[in-house]
Amino acid sequence: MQRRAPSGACRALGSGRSLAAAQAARGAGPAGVSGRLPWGGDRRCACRYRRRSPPPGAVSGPGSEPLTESAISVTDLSKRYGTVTAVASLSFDLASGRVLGLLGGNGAGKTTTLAMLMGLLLPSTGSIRVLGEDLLRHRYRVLPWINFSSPYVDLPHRLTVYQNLRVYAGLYGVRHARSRIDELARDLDLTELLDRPYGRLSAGQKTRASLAKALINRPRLLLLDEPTASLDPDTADRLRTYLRDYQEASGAGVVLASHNMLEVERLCHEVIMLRHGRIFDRGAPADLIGKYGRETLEEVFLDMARGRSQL
Ligand SMILES: Nc1ncnc2c1ncn2[C@@H]1O[C@H](COP(=O)(O)OP(=O)(O)OP(=O)(O)O)[C@@H](O)[C@H]1O
Repeated sequence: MQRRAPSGACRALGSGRSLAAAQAARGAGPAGVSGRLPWGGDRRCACRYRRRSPPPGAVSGPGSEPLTESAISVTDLSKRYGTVTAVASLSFDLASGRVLGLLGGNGAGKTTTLAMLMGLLLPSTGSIRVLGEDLLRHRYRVLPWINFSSPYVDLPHRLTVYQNLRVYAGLYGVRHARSRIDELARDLDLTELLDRPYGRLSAGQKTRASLAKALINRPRLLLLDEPTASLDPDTADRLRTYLRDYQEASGAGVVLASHNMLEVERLCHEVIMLRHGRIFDRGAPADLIGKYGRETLEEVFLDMARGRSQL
């Protein structure tokens, strides 16, 4: 899988770096590099997220600083719906600056897991710590650091894209909201759509608007459920590049649920494979491919889904 070489400042924040090196790199160098994104956005957008403490425009004040470099730590997380166990005994740690993929067939528990991590769904058991804070006990301290995009969570249909983004900018306490919205609109090719009601957008346009909402507060933990759903292959590819640049430049932790194995191979440092709500296996994509003697993650996934795995 070919990956675009990150440019300028982003290269200094490459995925294999140590946290110390990343912090040193974030503290030095120009604010961004010039150049246009493939669909016309400004390349500086991704590299502008280099400062993390505090990021410009994000909520400030007591409690807004992360306590650790662990983006999220999940212990023994479970969710039961009546007699259905959607997620069982899920534990993982994700460091800031890393991308974790959640894989699994239909009904494996990916969306339920993400909904709990987003604070939208109360777990039956377990704990979730975001940047060192307990999400369940200190929800309002933690939520400003998080954002998410999910095809299952719609934005208000009657509001225009701009009004939607403005509302979320207000909720997250984003300073200079107008310029932040303009910046995201440029980056995500939404400028022409800002005055259109969200409900009248095409599926792919909604996905891009939802991603703009997900990035409005420059989240330190970004939760993405099928982030390229409904996008044409060209737009999806550009968006993956954009997300990769954002993640590398900001040092955010990202949890991504996707059925697109190429996307997972390209974006994720590690993956958790879920089956019936439980962890079936976990590891770096290349390690899992090697472990199962396969060529691609898709083949590993098919082995798991069809019960052909020898391990
Ligand atoms: N509100 C609910 N009430 C009852 N059961 C639910 C509810 N939401 C999800 N489930 C069940 O929980 C399990 C996990 O569902 P979930 O949506 O998390 O799976 P998923 O991995 O995201 O699937 P998909 O890939 O199809 O989106 C499934 O068995 C599903 O039927």
